[in-house]
Amino acid sequence: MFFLEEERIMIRHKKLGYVVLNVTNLDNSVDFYENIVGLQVVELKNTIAFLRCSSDHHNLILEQAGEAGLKRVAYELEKEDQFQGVFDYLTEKGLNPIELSAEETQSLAQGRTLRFKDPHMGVTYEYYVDMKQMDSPFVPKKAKITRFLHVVYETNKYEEMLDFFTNTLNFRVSDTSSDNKESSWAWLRAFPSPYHHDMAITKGAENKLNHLAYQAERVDDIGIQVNKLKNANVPILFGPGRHRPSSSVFLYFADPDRITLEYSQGMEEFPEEGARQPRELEPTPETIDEWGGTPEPDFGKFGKLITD
Ligand SMILES: CC(C)C(=O)/C=C/C(C(=O)O)=C(/O)C(=O)O
Ligand SMILES: [Fe+2]
Repeated sequence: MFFLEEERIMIRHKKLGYVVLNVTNLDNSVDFYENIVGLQVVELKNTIAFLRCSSDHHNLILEQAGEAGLKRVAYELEKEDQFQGVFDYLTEKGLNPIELSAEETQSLAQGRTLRFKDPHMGVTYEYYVDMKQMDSPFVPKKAKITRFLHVVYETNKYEEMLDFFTNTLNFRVSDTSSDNKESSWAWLRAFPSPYHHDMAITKGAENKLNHLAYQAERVDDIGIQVNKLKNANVPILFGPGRHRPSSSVFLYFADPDRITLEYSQGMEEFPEEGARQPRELEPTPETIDEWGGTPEPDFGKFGKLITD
């Protein structure tokens, strides 16, 4: 007598590591992300800049390009020895992952790295291990940010993306909100990441980046940024306010290519085991902002996905 045991690899994420943004004016964008958003420049080559908001070598890469948009989203795996298993698993799933050459990973200051595209929106994702850690800790200077927090997409493949991220990539749903017509939101964490969401999706006519979020240290730091953004003539797109899903205080604003960015403070955190069940939140204005605000028309509008 023997038992057949179904072996199912569970991808274990360490964190959302970084994104690559194509930008239309690298100098302007580097200046903005350093002096307004609050990251630190680590390396600036001809057409590419590496910035950080942690001890990692980078949490944001900016690349000069003809058109602005989101080029890649990268997650760090929990352990180096999981890499090959994840590669084989994604291959079995038909996602055709490609492992980067040693030369490529060296230029990224990362260990083993693979890339694949999601089959629904065509976004390129990366799983990597062992990013170079900087000798000095990240010390926020221009704005008190403490980490890169989440990526949010608008998608016309909402159900498919929800299924892909939960059943293939082992993300967990923290909350959803839907009016069963055109508005649906789902907030997901990259298991076992504790943060209420490392990514979220909202149903829409197009596939695009809605926004990227950075964690602010204190609510006061969000208040301070309101004035700083106003003084620097940076468009404020929504907030300050409080989101019911994660219970965070938020502030949204536009980058030089009009991509929406968020400061978020006070997000709910989940334990790995015994986490509460996902809630279905009422699709009311209070769910979006308990303080009664509404987004500007440009909120989440200009984040093209670079899929070629
Ligand atoms: C603007 C949408 C509808 C909203 O409610 C966003 C909520 C949150 C949160 O609860 O933190 C986000 O940050 C998000 O969706 O990105
Ligand atoms: Fe957000």
